[in-house]
Amino acid sequence: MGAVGGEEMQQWETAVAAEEIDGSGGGGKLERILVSVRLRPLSEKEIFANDPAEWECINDATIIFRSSFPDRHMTPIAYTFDRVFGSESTTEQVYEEAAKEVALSVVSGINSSIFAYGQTSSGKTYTMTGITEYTVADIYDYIKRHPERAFALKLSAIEIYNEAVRDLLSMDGTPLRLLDDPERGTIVEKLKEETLRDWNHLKSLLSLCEAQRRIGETSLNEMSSRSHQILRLTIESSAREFLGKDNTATLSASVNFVDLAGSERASQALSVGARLKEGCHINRSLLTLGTVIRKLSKGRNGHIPYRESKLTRILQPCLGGNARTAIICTMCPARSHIEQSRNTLLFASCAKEVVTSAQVNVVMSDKALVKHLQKELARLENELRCPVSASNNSHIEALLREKDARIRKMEKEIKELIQQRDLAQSRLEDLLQVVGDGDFSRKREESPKQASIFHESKVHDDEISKSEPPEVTYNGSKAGFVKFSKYESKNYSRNHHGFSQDTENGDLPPKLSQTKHKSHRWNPNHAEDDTDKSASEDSEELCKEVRCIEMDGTSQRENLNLSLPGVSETQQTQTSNATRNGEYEPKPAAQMDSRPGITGSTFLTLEHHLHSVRASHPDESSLWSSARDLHSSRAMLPRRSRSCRAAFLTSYSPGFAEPEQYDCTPPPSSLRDFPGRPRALLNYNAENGNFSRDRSVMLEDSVSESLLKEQDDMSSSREDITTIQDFVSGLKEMVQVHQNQLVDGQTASEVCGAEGTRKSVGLDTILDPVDSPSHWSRDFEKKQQEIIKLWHECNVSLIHRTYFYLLFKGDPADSIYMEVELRRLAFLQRTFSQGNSYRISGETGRRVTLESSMRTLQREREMFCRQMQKKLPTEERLSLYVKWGISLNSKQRRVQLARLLWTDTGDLEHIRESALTVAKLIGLLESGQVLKEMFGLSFLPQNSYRRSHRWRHGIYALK
Ligand SMILES: Nc1ncnc2c1ncn2[C@@H]1O[C@H](COP(=O)(O)OP(=O)(O)OP(=O)(O)O)[C@@H](O)[C@H]1O
Repeated sequence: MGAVGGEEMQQWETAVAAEEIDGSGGGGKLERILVSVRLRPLSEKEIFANDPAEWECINDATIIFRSSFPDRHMTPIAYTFDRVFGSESTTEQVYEEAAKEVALSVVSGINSSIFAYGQTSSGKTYTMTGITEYTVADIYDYIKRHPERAFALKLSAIEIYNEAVRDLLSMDGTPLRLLDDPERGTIVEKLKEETLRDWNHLKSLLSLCEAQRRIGETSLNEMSSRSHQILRLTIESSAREFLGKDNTATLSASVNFVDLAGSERASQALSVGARLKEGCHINRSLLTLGTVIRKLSKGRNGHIPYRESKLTRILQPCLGGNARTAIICTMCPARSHIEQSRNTLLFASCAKEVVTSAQVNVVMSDKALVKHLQKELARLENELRCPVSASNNSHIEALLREKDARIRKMEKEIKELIQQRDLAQSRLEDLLQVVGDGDFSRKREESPKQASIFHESKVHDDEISKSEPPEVTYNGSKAGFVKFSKYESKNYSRNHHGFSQDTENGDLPPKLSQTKHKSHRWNPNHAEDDTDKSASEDSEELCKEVRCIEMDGTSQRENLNLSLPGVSETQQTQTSNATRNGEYEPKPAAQMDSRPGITGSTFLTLEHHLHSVRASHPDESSLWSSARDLHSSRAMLPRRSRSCRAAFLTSYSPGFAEPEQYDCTPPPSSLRDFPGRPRALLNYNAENGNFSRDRSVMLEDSVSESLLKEQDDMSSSREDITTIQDFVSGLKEMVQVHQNQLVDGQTASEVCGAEGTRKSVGLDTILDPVDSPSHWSRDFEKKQQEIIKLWHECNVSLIHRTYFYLLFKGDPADSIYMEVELRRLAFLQRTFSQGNSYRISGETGRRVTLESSMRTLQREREMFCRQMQKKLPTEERLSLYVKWGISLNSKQRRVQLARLLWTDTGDLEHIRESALTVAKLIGLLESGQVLKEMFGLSFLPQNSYRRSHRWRHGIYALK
């Protein structure tokens, strides 16, 4: 060591110059953390328990896992570090080869730290105690060998126990605060720092620390250190010849001896009570340490969470900062500790990638500092006077190129990190969802007494659940379109955002307007909160819906009528009028007759319509027997399997009841009482001429219940098949009835209504598919597109759309199904476009409007959203996000995805993907391809050819 103010100053100036040139930060020397692993011998306990050693150091740098279990595989099997020490090695050896060089940097003014990391009882304290002693001995030896320098040694010691910092050199156990010093970084307030008098003084202080440190007994270590201990030895040295002079410079650096608490899991140490609490804190700070090390190992890009624990805050300079660092990872070789040993090795592997930048720390006197600054000024002035030389220029260019390359690399890393974050976020959402589901199933068990409470708050939950963005653009078609259809957006705007009447009536996309209810406002910045909220609300909402099932249908309906959100008072009044008694309430005749355009004098609910049809066509028992048979056969189905059917029913409810007013004759009841809602069909008692409904019908009217059950039931694909069977058999039934009506000569007033109506639904285009396949193919596409458009406009259930889409793909035999569907949809569209509503048949007589069907659809989407993480693999979801223009950075991506399903009616690829996605979500494709053959739909029935002719002729005859 040279004279202070001479050599130290030179060292420091060189470092500063290097910093200016290479920007290495702090002028320090970049180097990796020195990482070693030490295996301790098996303890007596382990030998006694026949717990063999499974790790072996095969050379100075490699440790391998050598299992005595032949079938046990662990990858990687070999780990390499700067140094590994077998169980026979001594602490002195460990010190010499894994710590000495780093530790003794302190005498040259370079900060250093030695860590011991490992699970409890692996030998951290054993190793660290020895290393501290050897280091101090060597420091004293160094001091002895350098009489020309004056040294001052100071010791401070802290322990971090349960995230509280305590001074181990003070008898006062008060927790100490951490302060941020702009120059020195994090410092411990009021920490005692003892100036060491001699070696003995140091020894006594070390004993004091040892005595003060928290020790407890765990199942693995009778003398387990329950805290992190940091001993800090600070060494200041100056050349004696400059002492007392103005231009002195002092080297000042610290060496930290860090004995971490055990990294084991609480469960493994069989910790309970206070030990468990300690374990939690220990694990938390070690977790942060691990995170910091992991992040640092990938470079210093991005945020390093030093501040998340006191341990990392205090050790910040030692971790990737101005310090040389060595970590000794201690391991128990026993088989019973394999998992922890592996974790230790993973930590060590990360640590060896971390780079620190240690520099010489020189404390200058004012005069020395002035001298240095003057020199620096002269140098800069000189540079300004002389033009930059060519060699300098090329040097700068090279530096710039290097910087550019570094920036590009960092940008790439940032991109990767963002992707990782998104992935993690999406997994977190999934996890939250899983937690939510778990909560849900638990809550299901709760007492039915809570039903009414749950139910009453349900309406408000619905409001919250609709905090959707008003516009989501879809990029899949490149054209970009507004997510909501005219009806959807209109309905949305009316119910949730208080959009102006102009917006409702126009075709313009809805604009987000101020809303009174905060919960309805979509704010991407608050989306995270929303996500959390929705995660926790999901389970609650589901729970509430379970309770709804248990309730009496009538009271349930009445409750719903109390304050249906987004429904006008008039609408609510109408609804409650219609359902108050749970029975059909015919309109006064005068009122019905006064409606314009009603053909005939009857205006009936479904029940009355059916009744009158039966009365006026006593021979047409097919319609009635079909309905009854359908009902009775389905009543025998297992109850759980009604899930999808129920969703289908409710979603389809607009088509199942009688319009309140219309100006053309409705299609026959069979077309409105659409298949898939078997229990909604009526029981007709021939003796008393009354209609009754099974009690289960009431349940079917509950949208939430059906969705809930659906979610529940969808776990079983077999049951889903049952559900689609219901759908198909209902469909067949409807077609059958329809054909019978045509064959048996129902007239225009019964079947199609006015001619204009027929044209609008395309009945005049029915062709014999067998005769002209090419025409049929064109016709099929046209009809398919019309149907898709109408589904969208009528807010038809996505499950229904999916079933239908997957079943009917253009086979000639599909024509009749397509036709019937088109007619039914056209009827629905007409009714809705006239602002009319339906009343569902049966005791509850719920009125269905475009708005309510929209709400139903919305719930269905919510249900899909919940199903996604279970049924849709992450990769598939991510690919859909990308394809459908959902930013991977955005929040609530699943919600957005669910909202986009089936929305771009003009893009057949989007429709196909939507159908496949929904099919997966409802478990339809789990059991393979949906084939019509499975359901007996792929037939041209024996007489269908003939019948289609007759039908066609029948229709033509109407023209
Ligand atoms: N290399 C070794 N050679 C011989 N004995 C050892 C060795 N390492 C540790 N031991 C013994 O193992 C036991 C546990 O060691 P130690 O207390 O150092 O573990 P630890 O990792 O500090 O545990 P904790 O985290 O619970 O404080 C002690 O009895 C110690 O003497």
